[in-house]
Amino acid sequence: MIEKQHGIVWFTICRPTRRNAIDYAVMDELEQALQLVECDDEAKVLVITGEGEEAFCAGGDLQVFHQLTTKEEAHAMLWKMGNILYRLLTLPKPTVALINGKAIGGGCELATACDFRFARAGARLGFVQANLAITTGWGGAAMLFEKMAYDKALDLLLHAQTITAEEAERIGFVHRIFADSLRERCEKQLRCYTNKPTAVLRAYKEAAVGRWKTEEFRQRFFAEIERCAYLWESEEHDRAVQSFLAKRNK
Ligand SMILES: CC[C@@H](C(=O)O)C(=O)SCCNC(=O)CCNC(=O)[C@H](O)C(C)(C)COP(=O)(O)OP(=O)(O)OC[C@H]1O[C@@H](n2cnc3c(N)ncnc32)[C@H](O)[C@@H]1OP(=O)(O)O
Repeated sequence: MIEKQHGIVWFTICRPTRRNAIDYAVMDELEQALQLVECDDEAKVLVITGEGEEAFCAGGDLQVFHQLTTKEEAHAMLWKMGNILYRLLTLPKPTVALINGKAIGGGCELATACDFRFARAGARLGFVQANLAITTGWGGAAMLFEKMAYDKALDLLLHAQTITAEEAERIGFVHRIFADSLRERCEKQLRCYTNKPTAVLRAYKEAAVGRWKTEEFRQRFFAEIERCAYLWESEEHDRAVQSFLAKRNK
């Protein structure tokens, strides 16, 4: 769902029964939100969040994407979302992930692509991809190494466990924690940005993201997608996803 209010474009993933997992429809809607923020001068900040209190985003929809069995099929999906997250990373306006609940797998990649991460107290976050015998496949690792200390980022990816928002704040992944009234607190926090001229916001963002528009960075970002697509067709990945889905279907 896309809403515009007081200079903020809110993009809400509305699939609470699937813990706001990302399918192709969510990808298409996120592209529409990016288009709006890029073109509309009244849109000053983009905030991405999830519906409900359980989850921000549980990553890629495993029920839908488990049907992609070859590396070519996986690559097409990863490439599509990778391009969307690259566009989000380099958007010419400030962006915030409002982590209203669990952020898992690709949900953490989505959050990493944003400039700032605000989280509900106690929310759990995890780059769990390694437990599914894959890596981040949407450019998440390339972005994480840019935005966090090297050792902290590598540990998050290799450990592949969930941590609390409070631990994530200590290691520099989360910037603010709100105990309640998330949307109001977020809006209030962002007033110091939304009261600035759009041209100023745009100019600072362009200065900030220039380093990610280089051919060298783009190659690193998209090489991650190739590596994940290769791992996708392994038996280990297939078994790990089947085991997740089997537990849910009992
Ligand atoms: C594909 C890209 C890749 C990347 O590049 O990073 C990925 O994102 S891989 C996907 C990584 N994500 C996961 O592994 C998350 C899997 N989900 C979970 O671990 C848990 O569901 C949760 C997110 C921690 C939430 O736990 P909980 O609150 O206890 O809810 P349930 O587990 O009971 O789930 C409720 C409901 O939602 C469905 N669900 C959850 N996550 C997904 C998902 N990623 N894809 C599809 N469906 C998902 C789950 O199956 C339940 O459905 P029902 O059984 O029908 O109620």
